[in-house]
Amino acid sequence: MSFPSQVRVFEMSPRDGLQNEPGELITTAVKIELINRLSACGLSHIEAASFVSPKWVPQMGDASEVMAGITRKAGVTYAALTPNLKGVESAFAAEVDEIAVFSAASEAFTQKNINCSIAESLARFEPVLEAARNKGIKVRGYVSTVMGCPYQGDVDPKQVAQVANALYAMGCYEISLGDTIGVGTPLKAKRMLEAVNRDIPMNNLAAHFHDTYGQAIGNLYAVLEEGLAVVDASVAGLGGCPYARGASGNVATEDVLYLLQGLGIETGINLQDLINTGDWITRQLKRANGSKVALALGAQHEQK
Ligand SMILES: CC(C)(COP(=O)([O-])OP(=O)([O-])OC[C@H]1O[C@@H](n2cnc3c(N)ncnc32)[C@H](O)[C@@H]1OP(=O)([O-])[O-])[C@@H](O)C(=O)NCCC(=O)NCCSC(=O)C[C@@](C)(O)CC(=O)[O-]
Repeated sequence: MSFPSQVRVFEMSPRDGLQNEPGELITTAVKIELINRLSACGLSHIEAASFVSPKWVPQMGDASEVMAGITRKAGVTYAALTPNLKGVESAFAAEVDEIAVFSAASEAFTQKNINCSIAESLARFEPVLEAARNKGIKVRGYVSTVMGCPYQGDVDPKQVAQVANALYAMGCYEISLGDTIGVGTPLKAKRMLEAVNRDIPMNNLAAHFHDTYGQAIGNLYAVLEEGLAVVDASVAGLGGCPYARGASGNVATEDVLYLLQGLGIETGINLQDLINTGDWITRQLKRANGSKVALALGAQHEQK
């Protein structure tokens, strides 16, 4: 295989990046400004919100207000997570462009994350997919814990492939493979991708790697080399999963961009604008910037 000529970066920070932020609730205004800044950087796909139970994930409780407040840029897809029909109804009312369902390759994680078994989660997604089909809205499918589970440990690539196949057969246009706790290594990432790619075309797969062990860029290099062309990332490496203790954020978007530029792969995203956005949001949240590239290149501090 060879590297793709183009890569689509799916920005996760407003959802995966903020859902687990400890302490006070992040204001709706900050979320809206983050999303608007991200679209101004040239990102074409932004996961803007999550229509889940606010009892489970309080930081996402203002999803409708966030969607109502953003300035929609032409050509940008604003997506949201929807675990069930209730979430879908709210997401449709908020006029999201695309929705996503999420399950996992590990039973234990699925139980902790969405309070049901893998089989039950898939059954729950059937009406979600049907509703989306009727409305002409695309659905993305996530498989979490593709390279290891915080509760179960090792995860068999065959199990990842099985869940990915079920989501794909159901009608998800793209399957995003989540290394939720960032335990993967490049060889493991390759083997896992090979197992999934047996039945699902590479064009329908995405990498969603967390950087807990500092392996995410290496893992991405490995799967890009196999031809995978969609990468989920989060500005400043924001994030962590509420149901995976110790999990750090997605790989930083700035670091992914630097890697892609080094490979000569165009994305249409402005790196300096992204660095400034990561700098801005980390100052809002009073947390450290998780992007090595941002730290190396330095941000142009704004006066806000
Ligand atoms: C799935 C449920 C709802 C089941 O939760 P449950 O408690 O089993 O479900 P329920 O139907 O009994 O509902 C409980 C309460 O939540 C309400 N509710 C129910 N659904 C909704 C909804 N859509 N929107 C708003 N409210 C909702 C419902 O109305 C009820 O309210 P009450 O009657 O008690 O007042 C819950 O477990 C949940 O919301 N889980 C979300 C977990 C989550 O968001 N995790 C993080 C995202 S996944 C992730 O980060 C991984 C990923 C994607 O990034 C990939 C990777 O890195 O691996």
